[in-house]
Amino acid sequence: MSTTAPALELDGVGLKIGGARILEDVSFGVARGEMVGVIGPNGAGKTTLFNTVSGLLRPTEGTVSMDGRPLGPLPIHRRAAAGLGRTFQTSSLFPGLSVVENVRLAAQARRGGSLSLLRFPRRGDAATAVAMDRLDEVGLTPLAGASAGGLSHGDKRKVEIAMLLATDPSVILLDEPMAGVGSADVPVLSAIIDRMHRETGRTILMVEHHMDVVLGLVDRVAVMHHGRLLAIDTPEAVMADPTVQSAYLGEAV
Ligand SMILES: Nc1ncnc2c1ncn2[C@@H]1O[C@H](COP(=O)(O)OP(=O)(O)OP(=O)(O)O)[C@@H](O)[C@H]1O
Repeated sequence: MSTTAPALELDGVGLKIGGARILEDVSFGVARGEMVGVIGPNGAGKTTLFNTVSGLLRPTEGTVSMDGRPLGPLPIHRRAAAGLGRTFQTSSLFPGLSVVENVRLAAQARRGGSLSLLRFPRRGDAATAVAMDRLDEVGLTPLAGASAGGLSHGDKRKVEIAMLLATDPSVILLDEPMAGVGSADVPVLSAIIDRMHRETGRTILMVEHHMDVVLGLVDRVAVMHHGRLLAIDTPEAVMADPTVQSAYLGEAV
């Protein structure tokens, strides 16, 4: 393992499903503390790329590595144990439990425990303290005792982020964090993601359709097109790139 290796690295990643080539020779790294956004026209391969990193799909060529260590065939839960965190889906919240109890379960899982309901609640324990810290980070402290099922969609997404942070991942994968979120909540969630990147120096790979959100948040943008990496550079350089502009021809950029 090299200490200079990127926190997350894709090297020649390809994926064929049946006869169809979905990803081809995708290579890029995300440095420790860097945030990279993945964009591309519809069908470009963003979701598939994300799934090969998270472990949902196994690439048919190439490798995905963390800190220079290839993840190989590690399943999703083993990748999580290795420090690769992805947002929980809204559907993974326990609607009948309070907000803090949901986040506490995630903190407990990180500490080597199971998601056992037998182990909570014990106010004042370490997992609850972690949960309260993470709720503070996403601005949900006032709603800690509220039932998760009654939250707005935007607040549920904040709980998902708090749950992700409670597992203390070294590399964070954000899969369309603004999907389904009302327009009033988009700037709020953007600010939360910005803080979790800039103030705490977390390493983040984010797929997101809201182009303006991506360009405003990330250090670099990876542009996918027809399953290939078309460009990776700063937002300004990527948007000025004629090959990127022509890939988006006919689409609102
Ligand atoms: N299991 C599969 N079998 C065959 N083709 C697939 C499969 N999964 C995805 N594809 C195809 O691969 C291409 C990339 O899909 P993907 O969903 O990764 O793109 P995307 O960039 O996330 O698109 P969108 O912006 O519309 O969400 C598409 O043409 C899609 O139809």
